[in-house]
Amino acid sequence: MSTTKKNLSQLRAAIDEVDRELLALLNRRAGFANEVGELKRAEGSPVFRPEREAQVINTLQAANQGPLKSENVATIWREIMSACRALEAPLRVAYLGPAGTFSEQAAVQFFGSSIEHVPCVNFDEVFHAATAGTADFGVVPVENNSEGVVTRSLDLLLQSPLHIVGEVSLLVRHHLLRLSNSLEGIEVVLAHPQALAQCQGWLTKHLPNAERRAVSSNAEGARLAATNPAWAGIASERAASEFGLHVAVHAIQDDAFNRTRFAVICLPQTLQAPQASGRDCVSLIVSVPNRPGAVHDILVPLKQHGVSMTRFESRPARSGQWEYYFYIDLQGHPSQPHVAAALKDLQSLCAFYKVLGTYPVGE
Ligand SMILES: C=C(O[C@@H]1C=C(C(=O)O)C=C[C@H]1O)C(=O)O
Repeated sequence: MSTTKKNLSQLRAAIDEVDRELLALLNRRAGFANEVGELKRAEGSPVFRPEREAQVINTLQAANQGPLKSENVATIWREIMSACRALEAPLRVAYLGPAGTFSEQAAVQFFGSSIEHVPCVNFDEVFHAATAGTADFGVVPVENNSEGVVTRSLDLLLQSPLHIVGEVSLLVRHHLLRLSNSLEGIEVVLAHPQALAQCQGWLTKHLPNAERRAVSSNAEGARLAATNPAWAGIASERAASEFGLHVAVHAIQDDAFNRTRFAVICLPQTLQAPQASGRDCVSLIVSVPNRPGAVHDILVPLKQHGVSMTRFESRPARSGQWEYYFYIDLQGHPSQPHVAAALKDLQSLCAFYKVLGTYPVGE
């Protein structure tokens, strides 16, 4: 008994010693990051370098001999780099608020938690904040694997001077939240239209008589559910604790692997297109002349140059005609000759051509 106790205390002493060393090393690292910050300020270059951060993580994961798992290494260093970056200059990140939204979770997953939060009331406001300079970056959902595209985000990307510099994919679990712990007496379910749509099968089966009320965000639905015992929200566990609600039912989304993809956006002067990371993507919006075979024609250069298309969406051009904008994602980076050649040929066939961004593919 006493040996176990001794061993335990010895082990704890060893951990304390390692922690002291780690702390000293982390502060040494932070000191270097501070110096990098001074150099960047002197030359006016951006603080955030996503391709460098991706490189740091890739190198450490390759060198990792365990027992820490590769994904732990990524999570830990994302936070370390977030804290180091914040010493250079805190990044202000706009997203659909209030606190507790999946957009906030996506922002923290991408930038780490050492950021200045700029919660916004809707997607338009996120774009506005990043354009006007009240935020350095915005994070907006663009696509859900069960509900399809987030149309407002796509339409805003078309008109905006912001470009995409990164993406995050988040496993989205929706919970039914309310003041009590049961399904009895729920009259209204409040959530963002996307969440209501992602849970429609469950709602029809289990709460067929409840009114579904669309609100500006899931966290806003949760906030309102905390004001009325006959109301329920659909939101994250984080929102439940934020507003003092019970999780009445866990994971009510119709698709168990419900994922949402978020785009990280900023002005080109805040951060230029990240350099090639080895796993990159180019996002474009194009339109083609209204003639037979025009859509087919734009696919030809991709095939000719061996470039894979990972996404093809259309949105009405709102011209009063049956015209469309096509949102296309291609695999690769324009610094690769075959990608540059495909883009050049593609552009020559388009009536409208806009590169939304080039960025490392998200996890
Ligand atoms: C330290 C730097 O600045 C930031 C912080 C990084 C880090 O902590 O490793 C890496 C890239 C930048 O986002 C750098 O550019 O090297």
